Amino acid sequence: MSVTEKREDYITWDEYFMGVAILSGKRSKDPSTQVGACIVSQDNKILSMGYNGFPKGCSDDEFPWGKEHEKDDPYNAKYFYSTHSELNAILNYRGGSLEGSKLYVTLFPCNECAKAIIQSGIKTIVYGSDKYDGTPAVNASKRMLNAAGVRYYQYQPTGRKIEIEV
Ligand SMILES: Nc1nc(=O)n([C@H]2C[C@H](O)[C@@H](COP(=O)(O)O)O2)cc1CO
Ligand SMILES: [Zn+2]
Repeated sequence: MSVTEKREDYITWDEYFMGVAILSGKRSKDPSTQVGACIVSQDNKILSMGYNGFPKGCSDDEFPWGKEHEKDDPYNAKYFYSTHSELNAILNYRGGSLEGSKLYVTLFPCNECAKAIIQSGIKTIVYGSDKYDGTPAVNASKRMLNAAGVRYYQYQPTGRKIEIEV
């Protein structure tokens, strides 16, 4: 029997792009928080992706993955060294302008990433978790994003399970 009707259970744009962000985060070596990001053009083309990790040349095996407060030694914690997924996605883009684009990210952007998001011309953020809501970094981030007119809203999970065998 030939099938002539269009498939109806295809994934939505939001599921697709948030799914790509989640998949990208799976490359992260961070033992506690893995974050992924995907930047999309106004006509739904993926422009860039990123996840949190150390910059090129800074070995994942030599630089520390711990948290500052565990050792009370900031040089031996990840925070000075890890590049956030959103910044990596912005920096990974070599194609020109990100003006008017949309960012899908699994965790709400911090104040430092908010600056890069605003300056690169990203106009919309779709985020997953907001687990650091209320912290100074997120408060400052929201203040800047609001002032700059960057729209943000939380992704609403659909509950669809997507299994991929690799
Ligand atoms: N929006 C974000 N994007 C990110 O890529 N990160 C990264 C930086 C660290 O590698 C990790 C946070 O570590 P932790 O404090 O939850 O153990 O996630 C963190 C945030 C939060 O602002
Ligand atoms: Zn950040």
